[in-house]
Amino acid sequence: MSEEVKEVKIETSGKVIQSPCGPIIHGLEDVLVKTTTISDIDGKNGILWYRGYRIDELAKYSTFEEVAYLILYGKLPNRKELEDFKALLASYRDLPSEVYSVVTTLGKVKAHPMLVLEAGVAALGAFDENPNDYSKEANLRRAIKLTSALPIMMAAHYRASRGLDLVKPRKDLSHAANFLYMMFGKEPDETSTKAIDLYLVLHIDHEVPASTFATLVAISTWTDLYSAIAAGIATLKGPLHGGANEAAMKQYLEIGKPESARPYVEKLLAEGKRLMGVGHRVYKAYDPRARIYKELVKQLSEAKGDMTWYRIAEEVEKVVLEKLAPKKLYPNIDFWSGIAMYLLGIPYEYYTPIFAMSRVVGWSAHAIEYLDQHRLFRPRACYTGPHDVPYIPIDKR
Ligand SMILES: CC(=O)SCCNC(=O)CCNC(=O)[C@H](O)C(C)(C)COP(=O)(O)OP(=O)(O)OC[C@H]1O[C@@H](n2cnc3c(N)ncnc32)[C@H](O)[C@@H]1OP(=O)(O)O
Ligand SMILES: O=C([O-])CC(=O)C(=O)O
Repeated sequence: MSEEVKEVKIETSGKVIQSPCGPIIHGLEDVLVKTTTISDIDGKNGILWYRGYRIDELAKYSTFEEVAYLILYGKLPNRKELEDFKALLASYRDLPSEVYSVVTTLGKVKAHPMLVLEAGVAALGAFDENPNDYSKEANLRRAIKLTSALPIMMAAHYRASRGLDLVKPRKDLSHAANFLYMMFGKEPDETSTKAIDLYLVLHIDHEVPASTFATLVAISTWTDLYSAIAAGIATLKGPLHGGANEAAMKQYLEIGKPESARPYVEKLLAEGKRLMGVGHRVYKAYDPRARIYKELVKQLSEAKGDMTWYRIAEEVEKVVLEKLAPKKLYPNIDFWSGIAMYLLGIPYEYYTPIFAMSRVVGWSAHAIEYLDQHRLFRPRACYTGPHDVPYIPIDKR
């Protein structure tokens, strides 16, 4: 970033709270924190680009591995570059036994897998061969290592929590297929692999949501990449962010049948509650990822011979378009994504970890990019309490 520091008046279209110290831009809405060439969102028209490519085209023609390369290196790979990248990812398909121990032990106490992922990433950081190397090359290597490690951690946790033997990763399978293989112990069919692969492509980056910002805040202190990614995972877990995919599926399970969708949603809205998988800070139109994934969910439901969840979501969507779209609230990616995971037989507590398995690429790319334009994040708060309160010794209080 330019060394020249100019005094500027910041204007925002976001919500502003007047405080005694001045205006507070509530939830940092529309506040710019960095420049980026990784992804861009047109929230008004519902368009998303990765490195300038429309998400629609990447979703149609590219695999997770290709898009991960694009996000990390800034260009689409040629065949040789892609093969080398796939081989590199596969070469990292292993975990130190101590990290396996952390995730499988936590599997036995039934911890939420997102907590396990935080612990697993921190544990993996303890095994970094060269922790004092903060170069871009070292961080790229860590990003690729983490991308390979997260699915192994989650599959190991899933199996340990159910008393099943671990299934070691295979190097000859794609990233998506290897994940399903490690989860269920058999090679997945093409339809199931495609469902995971597309999910990973659509979640890989999204400019600066809360989790990416948490990663940036962490890396701005010059902490290590593992710690910064753990901060991203911790932040993604919440139901207002990545945790909404799990929450949305729980809603559909509660609704149970398509005819119950409308009364359920109308009651929920009448009570002033939020419908999970709906609304977005940036999109004031239909989330383009949701539009793409909705189609996959329909096809997968047909292939699996179970249309119930698609039909329930379709009924919920009708009410959303009728009652919430006038407030610019539309289905987001989490509205549809859980249904595909459900149809694949994945328990709902793993939906957000699968989101993290993809977003680890975007978090890493943003952290690496930010280190080039670095400045410590340190905002201020407006103190509204008293000052110089007379101190009372403990036995006089
Ligand atoms: C991958 C992702 O992270 S995508 C987001 C996933 N999260 C969800 O699906 C959770 C449900 N959605 C929400 O809670 C919100 O839409 C958020 C958190 C995603 C974005 O919210 P914000 O930009 O902060 O909007 P804010 O909270 O100011 O809400 C604006 C108005 O819309 C309403 N609103 C927002 N989302 C919803 C919703 N899902 N259902 C009902 N009403 C909603 C709010 O109640 C508020 O109404 P009001 O102005 O009458 O008080
Ligand atoms: O952009 C956001 O605020 C949330 C989101 O959709 C994402 O992280 O994919």
